[in-house]
Amino acid sequence: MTPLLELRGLVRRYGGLVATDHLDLAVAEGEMHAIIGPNGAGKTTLIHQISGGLAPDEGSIVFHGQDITALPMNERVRLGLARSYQITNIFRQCTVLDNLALAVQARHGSSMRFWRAAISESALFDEARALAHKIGLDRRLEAPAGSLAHGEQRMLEVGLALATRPRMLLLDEPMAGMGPKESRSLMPLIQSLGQELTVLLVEHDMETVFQLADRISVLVSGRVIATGTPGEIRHNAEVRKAYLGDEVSA
Ligand SMILES: Nc1ncnc2c1ncn2[C@@H]1O[C@H](COP(=O)(O)OP(=O)(O)OP(=O)(O)O)[C@@H](O)[C@H]1O
Repeated sequence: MTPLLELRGLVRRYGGLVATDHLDLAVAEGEMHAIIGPNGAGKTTLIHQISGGLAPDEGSIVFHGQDITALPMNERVRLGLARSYQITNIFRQCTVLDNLALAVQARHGSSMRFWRAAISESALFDEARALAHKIGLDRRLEAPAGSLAHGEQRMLEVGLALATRPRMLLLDEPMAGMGPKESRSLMPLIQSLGQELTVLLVEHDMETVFQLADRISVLVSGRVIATGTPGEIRHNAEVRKAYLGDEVSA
């Protein structure tokens, strides 16, 4: 397996606290890889380091064969590593379609060569509509982004990340703040993203993780204690002892 993303000996400290503790992780091209772990295990700290918002103290991050440890976030996005909500802010007063069109335009660059548009307006909106379809918002094109339901807004954030044409998408708790019904309605969308690109998913909702992930890594105290298929993780004695307990019954 040639990993698309590889973390080698990653360390991040907050004062005396080691939030990421010599962590190794490999995400294969095309897989949906979930990271789970108890509160405070270091999931958010890890995602920040991968997306470029937080520098590791030690170790390296290799993406598509390139060491990106020192690259800023925008460079990582350019290489195809996108995180949903950090890429572009939603303009709440603009419509869904306009938000997506602006994100597509941003990928093409706001050209200073004003005599030649970087992309034609119709191509821009065609791509924005296709993105809206992909994220299940094609019936909300004209709605102001600020009026969307919580789940719809999370999907718009995903759409903005997809507008960068990523090779890999970092999805940080896409179900956060949702009820069980809304969560379930998002599952097919997340599943379809997983069929198109590599996804690294951090999610508390175990039903989502165990249904959607190809492989799961379990993070405890800043270390990966196990990586495997949902079946392997479900039956891993160390994982059950350290974290899952009876939450996921066999
Ligand atoms: N800015 C910070 N300064 C100091 N300590 C921090 C900071 N951010 C996180 N921590 C600590 O680092 C550890 C890992 O936190 P992190 O938020 O990454 O865990 P998490 O797995 O995402 O937790 P949760 O599931 O509750 O979101 C925790 O002990 C947390 O208190």
